[in-house]
Amino acid sequence: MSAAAPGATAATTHQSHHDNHFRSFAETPYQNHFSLAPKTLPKPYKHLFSNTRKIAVTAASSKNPLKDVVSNDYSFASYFDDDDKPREECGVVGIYGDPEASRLCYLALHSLQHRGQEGAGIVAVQDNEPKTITGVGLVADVFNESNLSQLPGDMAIGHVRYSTAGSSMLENVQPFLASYKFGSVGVAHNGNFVNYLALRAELEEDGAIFKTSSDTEVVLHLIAKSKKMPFLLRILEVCEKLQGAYSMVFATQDKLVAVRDPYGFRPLVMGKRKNGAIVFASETCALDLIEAKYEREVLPGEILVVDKYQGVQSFSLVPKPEPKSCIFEHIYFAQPNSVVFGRSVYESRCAFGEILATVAPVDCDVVIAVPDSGVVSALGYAKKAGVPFQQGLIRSHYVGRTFIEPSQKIRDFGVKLKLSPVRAVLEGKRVVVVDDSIVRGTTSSKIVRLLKEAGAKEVHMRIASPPIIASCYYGVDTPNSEELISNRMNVEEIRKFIGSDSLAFLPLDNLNKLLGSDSTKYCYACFSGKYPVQPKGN
Ligand SMILES: O=P(O)(O)OC[C@H]1O[C@H](OP(=O)(O)OP(=O)(O)O)[C@H](O)[C@@H]1O
Ligand SMILES: NC(=O)CC[C@H](N)C(=O)O
Ligand code: SF4
Ligand SMILES: [Mg+2]
Repeated sequence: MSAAAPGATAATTHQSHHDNHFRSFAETPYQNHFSLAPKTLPKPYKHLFSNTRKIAVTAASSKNPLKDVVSNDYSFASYFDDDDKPREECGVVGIYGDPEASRLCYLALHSLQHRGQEGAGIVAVQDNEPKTITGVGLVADVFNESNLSQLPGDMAIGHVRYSTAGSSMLENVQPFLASYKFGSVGVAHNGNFVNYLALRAELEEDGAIFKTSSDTEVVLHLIAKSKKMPFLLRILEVCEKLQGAYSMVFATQDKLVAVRDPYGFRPLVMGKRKNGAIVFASETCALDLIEAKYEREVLPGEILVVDKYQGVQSFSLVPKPEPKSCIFEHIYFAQPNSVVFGRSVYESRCAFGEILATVAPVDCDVVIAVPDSGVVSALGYAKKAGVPFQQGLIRSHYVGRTFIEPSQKIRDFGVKLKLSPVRAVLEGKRVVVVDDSIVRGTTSSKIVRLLKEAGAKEVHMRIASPPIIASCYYGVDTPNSEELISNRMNVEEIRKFIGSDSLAFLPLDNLNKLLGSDSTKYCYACFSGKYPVQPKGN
């Protein structure tokens, strides 16, 4: 069996090979297959929370590959997991050179929790020996004082997951840890490989046995199969085979490696703590929390290798990367306090709101937001329009995924539980309500109804992104294009469907203008259907 097995590890070999020699790795040609074809490709896998969710915490160490599983069952209603939203993606962290690496990793994962709530995990390495804890649920569900103390070492990687390929089961929770002929390797991945099914089929044809249904596992198999030395060359060989989106961190027995695909779809930044420890994280908000100073982005197509022999070394996957970073990070996913792709997310969202107020003005008395993701754009709209911003919708931060449904169905129950209208702000008012996006249109129609029921005289919906007409294959779990309301209806039809008095989206042209010379460095495929890397059915 050539397969590496995530979750179980047995590694004692000290991998001390390192090689400064760097060759040209320009084999992967850029392929800009721009296509307007409607998306017919089935999503790799659907989000699979069922009515019963298992919380399980698995600890595995290299000494004892047997899993120690603790589990609890509890029922939950799936109002917020009904697969009709652009889901968060994953968050990754890597820390090298800090005696508290796993604790810092845990804290960083807390600040990346918005990027994934299905599962969390950490791999820590001490004296060449990796240990891992992974579990289903939130970071706070998975980790506690006692299990964190089982993760000693000055190097750690961590992951919070929202699946794009493979269900939410424990086996799919990252980081994956595997042992193979050259030692052990752990990986945490944000993104999605568009050629995953083909790679997996090829590996299985060669006899590989897969332990998970996640696309990420192919990386470990490819590393194990590679005959290249040292580890850097294996990673380079593997990356040449991968297509799609990947911001990944690897922990070998003595190296921390960070890599970003040549298009740089997903973010990845590097920071440094006062004691010299190197930190990689999906967003700068994670660096801020653990007091690591933001140094720079890991560049699209860059591999950074950190070890005690050479410090930080940088290598390139391709000679001339042509970035296509995900604009949706600025629209929805990232935290407003983060700097993503070199831009402040807060400033982007504020500008989106200002543009909306300029291109789609309307007489109104108050501007409100759909919290939390619409807040900053609403502030921008209000400022530009010279109209007060008020909290017309209050978001409950205490609604978890578990609640008991009333036996007699209450209309719009899920959204009411999460968002409550403030009559004092809305009654008799002409209201502009700003949200970040419309996917299937279910949230917007419920919100319009909620606002009108609370006395709003007029409701004008303003959306701080262009209409979403195509699905994402690069790490965001959007529905198939047939289910996207903007793919089926024009703006006026959507307005009628959601019941608002007016509706306007952020025009793509204005978004491009705002980004200026950086505009070509972004992916807009979900608004244009033009995919930088062609999605594949197999
Ligand atoms: O048109 P729809 O299919 O309803 O999806 C669009 C909504 O989905 C997202 O919010 P969501 O409620 O998922 O989460 P959030 O609280 O993180 O904004 C997004 O912010 C929109 O409000
Ligand atoms: N959202 C992501 O980045 C997911 C990473 C990986 N494709 C998974 O399904 O687990
Ligand atoms: S398709 Fe949309 S969500 Fe996906 S990477 Fe491109 S911009 Fe981001
Ligand atoms: Mg929302």
